[in-house]
Amino acid sequence: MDSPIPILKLDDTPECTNAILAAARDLGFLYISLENSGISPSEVDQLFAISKQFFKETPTADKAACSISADNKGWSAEHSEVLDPEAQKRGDFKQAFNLGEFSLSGHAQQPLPPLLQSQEPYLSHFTQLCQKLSQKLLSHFSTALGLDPTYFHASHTPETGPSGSILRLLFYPAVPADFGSDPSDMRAGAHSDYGSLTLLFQRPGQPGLEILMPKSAGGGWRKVPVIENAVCVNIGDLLSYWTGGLLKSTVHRVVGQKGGEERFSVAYFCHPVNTTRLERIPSEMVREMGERGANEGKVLTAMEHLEGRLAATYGWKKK
Ligand SMILES: O=C(O)CCC(=O)C(=O)O
Ligand SMILES: [Fe+2]
Repeated sequence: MDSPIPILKLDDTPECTNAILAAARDLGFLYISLENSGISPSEVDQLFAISKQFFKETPTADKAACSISADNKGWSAEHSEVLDPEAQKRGDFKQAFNLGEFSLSGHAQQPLPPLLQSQEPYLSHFTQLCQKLSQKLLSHFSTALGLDPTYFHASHTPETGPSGSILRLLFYPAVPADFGSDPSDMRAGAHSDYGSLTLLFQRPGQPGLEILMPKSAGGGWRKVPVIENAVCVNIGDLLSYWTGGLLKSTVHRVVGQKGGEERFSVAYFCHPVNTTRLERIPSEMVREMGERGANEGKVLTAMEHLEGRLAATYGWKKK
């Protein structure tokens, strides 16, 4: 299938590390085969089965009882999130449920609707798999940038402290008849992701993701096909900050068309522990090739940055 982004198989070779770096630098997006990823296709299927049952069978009142709040956990109704507030008149045509970090003993630290509560052990397990895969990818990045493979580990380990990491179940209902009556209508508006990196699980036959190609790669929106048994990885704003823009936090969106069928996806947003400082990493490659000036102004922490981004997308007031 013609994919604008490379499809890679994880291993410990320098070739793999370099291919991951090249994709992150040139496009900010890559696919990783589930084979060797530590996450099996059947584990992904099981997660989607839970998500589907949750969105289709849970009464709205039960979802609303766990509505999202300033901690970024819980349910968001259709149109409540506006990922591209400057362009979109109507909010995103989607629902989502954000699961924040589970405790080290595997318990949710937020109220859950009954179905998700009954699946707490599995959801916690899947979150751990995502956390491990993110760590593996971060090792490839630090190695490729000339740092120790463990450079990002402590700042991305729940044992170090709480973080804004989220496992997000997404549901895009069948596209309604009036979709597109405003040209800014989107299933998910154009945005970059806020964390370190994102793992995105999609379903065959349910496309919609598009990425804004960097100018060096021709620019313009390109469709990203769903690749079976692979997870899409994209660089978030923080890895871009830390590397002075060397790694790209690429803008993307989810489009819909009249008559479009429902779509499910799951995103794991990997964030560093809240106190992590957003400043350039001590890499020679970043010093030489980073695009932005060195740490200008006040250095934010990961939590300050996340609060600012969430306030903009949900219209929340900054604390
Ligand atoms: O549903 C998708 O395919 C992408 C969702 C996304 O980009 C996000 O939630 O940040
Ligand atoms: Fe995203």
